[in-house]
Amino acid sequence: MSHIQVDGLSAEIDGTPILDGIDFNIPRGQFVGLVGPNGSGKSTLLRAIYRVFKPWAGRVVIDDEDVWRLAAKEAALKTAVVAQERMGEFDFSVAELVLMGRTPHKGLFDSDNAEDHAIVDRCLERVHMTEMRERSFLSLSGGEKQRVLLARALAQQARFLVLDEPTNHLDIRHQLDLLRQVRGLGVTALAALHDLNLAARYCDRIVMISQGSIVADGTPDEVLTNERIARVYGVGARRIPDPDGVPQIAFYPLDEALTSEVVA
Ligand SMILES: Nc1ncnc2c1ncn2[C@@H]1O[C@H](COP(=O)(O)OP(=O)(O)OP(=O)(O)O)[C@@H](O)[C@H]1O
Repeated sequence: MSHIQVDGLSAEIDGTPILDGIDFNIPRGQFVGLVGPNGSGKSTLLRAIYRVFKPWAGRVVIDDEDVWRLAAKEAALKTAVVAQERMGEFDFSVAELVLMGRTPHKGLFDSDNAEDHAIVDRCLERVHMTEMRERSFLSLSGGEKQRVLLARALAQQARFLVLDEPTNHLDIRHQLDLLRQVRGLGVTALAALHDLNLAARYCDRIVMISQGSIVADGTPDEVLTNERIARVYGVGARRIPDPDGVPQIAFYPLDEALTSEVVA
């Protein structure tokens, strides 16, 4: 398990500031949900963390090492990523794609061994994709693809997992299943999530960003207040009683807010 530290991360694209002095820590084993409106900078922040987009200022430190100073292979051993990715025209079978998760563990001339195949089998099982192992990845539905990409990340056995809207395309059972699994892995994890109720149910902590800056960082109960959701997302929000004590929220358009009590 890794400890993650993001210090003063700032980024701009074509001269436009996208992230402005982002600071937060993820202690070992914590599952943090990154939430915020469309265009607030979530993907850009994650891409800076998994080394696809170089920030112009600040650092991302994993276990005392600056990720931007690591070799690509070392970085891949530390961090596994489930991103919204385009596979282009290259097609692979589901099992081949998951096996790629083992690449950072290999030397240049190492071939795949029995342990690699056993890991692939286990990871496919975990995402309920064993029966589709020989299918072409490109022929899968959006939700099936998403589960295969999680299996590939699990096969990588990294201590830090980064996920960009991992529940995209998943039906509700698979949304719950995926987040429960991520939580159950016990690894350090950071996931951009749109669904605040799912974030509240599964994340230990929520970091909320808006216009490239952190506006709140704390437990779901602390961060997801009616007032803050209204301010940041421009919608009415009302916390509803939940028997498990998990903060859950009902939403409605602000211009339909009937009483100040509702947004209080
Ligand atoms: N390549 C690019 N060129 C120009 N602007 C970009 C580029 N990539 C991102 N941006 C801008 O940066 C801002 C942050 O984008 P980002 O994708 O990080 O937001 P997000 O919070 O992940 O959004 P969403 O919830 O819609 O996925 C947006 O205004 C976006 O238009």
